[in-house]
Amino acid sequence: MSEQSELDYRIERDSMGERQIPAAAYYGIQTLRATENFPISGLKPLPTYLDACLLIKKATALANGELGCIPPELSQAIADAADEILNGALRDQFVVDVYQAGAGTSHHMNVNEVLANRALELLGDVKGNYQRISPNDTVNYGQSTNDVIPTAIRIGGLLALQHSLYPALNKAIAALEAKAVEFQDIVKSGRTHLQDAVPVRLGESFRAWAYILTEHRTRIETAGKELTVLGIGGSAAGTGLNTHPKYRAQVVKILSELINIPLTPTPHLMAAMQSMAPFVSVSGSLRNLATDCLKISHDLRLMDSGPKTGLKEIQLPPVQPGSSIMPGKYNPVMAEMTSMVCFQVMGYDSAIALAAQGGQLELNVMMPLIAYNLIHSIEILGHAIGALSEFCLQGITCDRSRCEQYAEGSLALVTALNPHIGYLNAAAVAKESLETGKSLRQIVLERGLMTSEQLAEVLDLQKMSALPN
Ligand SMILES: N[C@@H](CC(=O)O)C(=O)O
Repeated sequence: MSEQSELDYRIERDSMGERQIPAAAYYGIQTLRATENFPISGLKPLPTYLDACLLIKKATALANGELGCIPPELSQAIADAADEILNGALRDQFVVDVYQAGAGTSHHMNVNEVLANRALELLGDVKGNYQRISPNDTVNYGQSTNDVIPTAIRIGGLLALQHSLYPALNKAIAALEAKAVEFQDIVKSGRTHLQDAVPVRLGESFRAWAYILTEHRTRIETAGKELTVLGIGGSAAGTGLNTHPKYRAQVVKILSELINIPLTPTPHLMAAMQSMAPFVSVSGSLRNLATDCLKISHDLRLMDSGPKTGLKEIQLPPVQPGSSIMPGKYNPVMAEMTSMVCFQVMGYDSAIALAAQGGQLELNVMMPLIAYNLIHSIEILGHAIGALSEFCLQGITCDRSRCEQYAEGSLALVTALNPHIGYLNAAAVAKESLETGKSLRQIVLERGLMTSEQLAEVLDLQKMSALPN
């Protein structure tokens, strides 16, 4: 063995044997095996999920230190190592593919190994001296993948909701409400079945969207509350084997302080490990939101269609040239992007539902997929809604005269005549108008069905489109 190669690697040992680990690596032998076993997608753990795992490891180390389960200087070194990584150090050391060992043991051991090696260094020791700080015995004291990972999905989900989706939804709701005020008195033709319908107010369409998103925020918050109930302390099978009696409560208290969100221990540890129901609830509420975001982004594209051959009732702000070949073209790119993100969220939700029913007996081993899909879903939906708000919703303008022209020309205005001349007469008027191009008013007058004063009163578009109090 040359002097150079001695510097290049260290030897690590696990229950299967020995392997050379690159000397600079903070991960260890179990991570190395996992990278070889799972060359699947190239996708690495999401930063928010990694943060959640590190916060849990910090909390468990501190709790075990306080309870005398591991020496305090070791527990502090592990917590300090976790802090360093939370602050951005060594992020490239988390290298196991998203599609990996069931339950997430490989990623979990990656976290345990990096923390052990960095904690050793912080104590002035060398990487790999697992006699002093062991990834399994010290960092993972009283823990199992089976209670850490479902807890990490909960914490990751909560962080993603708080940092990404809720602020984005608030921004979108505020933007839509501002447009509702701006466009309040603008009358446009309603359309049902994509055919002319009775008039509506453009501002009210935006207010409806704001209300729809507000309702979704409430639904997601309700589902999100399920994530605050933690099964940490269950260890391998929900019995809490190898944990100190005060450990569960202590970890939950510390974690709660770390993320500044009230958390509680689950009343039933086994249930918290077996059932993925909280994740299904949150994912289902995201699917629900995505369904309406799709509807809204489709509507925006439809109302903006044109400029010469479409509706063009509203103008979405042009944010980039639309075409590589057609000059002067601007496309509704923010709405298009939002639609694609919503489709992805729905796909993730379907996979989460499959994974959630895929557990057996004491454990659901499909958790790595749930972790990735759920947290990514929250984050991409949040980012999409945030970007849509900033680069599209806030800058929407409208073509008042075009809106009013469509409203005036809509054959469905005859609906307001029903109580005065009856449905059949009104239908005949509409038919003649369509065939001859004459206005509804002219035909009603010619047929002597109403006076012009009565018509002016009944066909007042502002009144027709006002919402009831
Ligand atoms: N998921 C592992 C436990 C662990 O990694 O802690 C098992 O049940 O086999």
